Amino acid sequence: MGRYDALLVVSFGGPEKPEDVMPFLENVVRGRGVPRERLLEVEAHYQGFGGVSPINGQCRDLIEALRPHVDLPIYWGNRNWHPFLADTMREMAADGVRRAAAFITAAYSSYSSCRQYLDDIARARAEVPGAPEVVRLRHYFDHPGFVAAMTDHTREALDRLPPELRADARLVFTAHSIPVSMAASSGPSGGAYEAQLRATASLVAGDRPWDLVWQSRSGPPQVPWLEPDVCDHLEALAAAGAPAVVLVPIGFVSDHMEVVYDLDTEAAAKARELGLPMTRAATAGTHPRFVSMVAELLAEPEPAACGASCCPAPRRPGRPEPAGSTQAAQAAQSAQAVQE
Ligand SMILES: CC1=C(CCC(=O)O)c2cc3nc(cc4[nH]c(cc5[nH]c(cc1n2)c(C)c5CCC(=O)O)c(CCC(=O)O)c4C)C(CCC(=O)O)=C3C
Ligand SMILES: [Fe+2]
Repeated sequence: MGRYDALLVVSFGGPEKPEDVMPFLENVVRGRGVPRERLLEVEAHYQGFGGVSPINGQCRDLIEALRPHVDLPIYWGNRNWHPFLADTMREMAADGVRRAAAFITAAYSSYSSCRQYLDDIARARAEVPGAPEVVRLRHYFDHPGFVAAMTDHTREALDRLPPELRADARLVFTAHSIPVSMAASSGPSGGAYEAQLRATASLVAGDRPWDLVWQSRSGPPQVPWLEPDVCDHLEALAAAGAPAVVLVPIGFVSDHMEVVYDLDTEAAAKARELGLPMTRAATAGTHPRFVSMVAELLAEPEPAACGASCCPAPRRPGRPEPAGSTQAAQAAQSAQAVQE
């Protein structure tokens, strides 16, 4: 592992006390046109859990689980809440770290789940003189370690159903909905977000029939997002006579708020109302194969970086394009291509 002198875990971040919830949410939605009513609704979800998101604790648990496998100092920085990436970058610079490998707690390609984290890292580095070089570890959505963890957890969730319902229980994979336009432009040639989710779901499902549906829709109502929503899909399955459902949050790597609220609270209430027996598979979390996967990624040859036109930032209606934004870079690139 001589290539890197540190591992940097990069995550979303979440509040850890009631007063942190609103400032955290403001960070998440800054400039994204999320209606105030939606924000207050989501605030109530967090306050219902004592103002504490599970995600930071889950990052700490993952880091502790990684220590025996990774012979490097491990740092951790978030996009939306403490510890912020820029502060972590400062700490790494002070410790003399020169070249870190970044493990991002998001498995799929899209602006939100890939490019935005790369931009977060770049911005944090730009703020810190002497910041280390950061090499992002490759995408792992179809890595055998991630697939094994999700397959194990899906089996466990099936086993929590009454025995007579297991054979015909439907696997319902879920992922965070994103705007349709963001999904269309995801990855090097578009459509990668959904294609990667389907690839992973199919590996986990094996011979069982399965569906992929969406959860946690945000954004302004006039913007189309990926559908169907998981709760609407449960209604459709109940109407079609499905005997039972196992929800598999394949789109996330830990049981954070989008899982414990949107699935375990909201979708579970919908299933009860429908009389549809349902269990929920755990996310990868600290499953031993998921943890050892990170060590395997560190040992791989250095991955190629994402191309400049991969997962472009969404257009913000009525806002000037910031200089040096992904789109500006893309426009410059295509102008160059035209000249050649
Ligand atoms: C693709 C994707 C992932 C998966 C990849 C990854 O893991 O990164 C993800 C994860 C997460 N999303 C999370 C929380 C939120 N996401 C929001 C809003 C949004 N998510 C989006 C996309 C995604 N989000 C988008 C396009 C928006 C609209 C605003 C914008 O364009 O950015 C909002 C705003 C309020 C609302 O929900 O309306 C919140 C609070 C948490 C933390 C959970 C916790 O605290 O435990 C996590 C891990
Ligand atoms: Fe989100």
